[in-house]
Amino acid sequence: MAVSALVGEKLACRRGFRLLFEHLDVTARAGRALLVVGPNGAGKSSLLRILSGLLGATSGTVRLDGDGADTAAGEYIHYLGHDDAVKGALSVAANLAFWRTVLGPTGMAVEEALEEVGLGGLGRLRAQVLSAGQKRRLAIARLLVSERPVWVLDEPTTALDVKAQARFAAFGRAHLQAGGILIAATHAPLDLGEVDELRLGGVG
Ligand SMILES: Nc1ncnc2c1ncn2[C@@H]1O[C@H](COP(=O)(O)OP(=O)(O)OP(=O)(O)O)[C@@H](O)[C@H]1O
Repeated sequence: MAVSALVGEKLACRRGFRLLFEHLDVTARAGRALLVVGPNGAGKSSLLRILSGLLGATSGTVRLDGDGADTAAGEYIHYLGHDDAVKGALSVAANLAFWRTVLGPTGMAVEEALEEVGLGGLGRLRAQVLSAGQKRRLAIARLLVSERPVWVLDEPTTALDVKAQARFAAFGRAHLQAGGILIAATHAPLDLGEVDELRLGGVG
């Protein structure tokens, strides 16, 4: 399916006793990043999880626009959460090979992706010894080993050094230039060119 937009309509999210947002319309279009910004606790992660189909909205709907097969939206989406989803007991390469199998081996080979994120030569290391930034790099490598049209990323550059941030930005721009959709919650600039911005939680 060629996906042209990820659309949320009239979304509301209640967590515990708090109504985080309501009447929220969201559109992320192919080729242009949508950044979700706002203070801690505003509901950015909750919104990303709703858009990814990982959390039910209190009300409202989410859909993918595009033509072609009517397949579960989740198969079109890469979701990168706060947690890196790295299994410490496995090697770095085995972690990535696992995700490549689960998500679909449609992108780069494991070794190539590790090179791309700056983890070349570390594939045989147990993942538990990676630094925080290296774990984040490994999580980002998931985006490269499996091609999916929609990237939903929660603070993707957390713990990354300047060089790794620039690398991530290059991956993001390439994804957008290829007609992909990219939504990211962030507290930091991401260098993704011209972006749309959605602010949650007032002026912050
Ligand atoms: N399972 C839950 N039950 C009750 N409240 C929750 C639950 N999950 C999240 N919350 C609350 O929802 C609010 C929004 O959380 P969320 O993680 O979406 O915010 P955020 O904007 O991503 O914040 P941050 O910038 O700190 O990452 C917070 O007040 C949080 O405590």
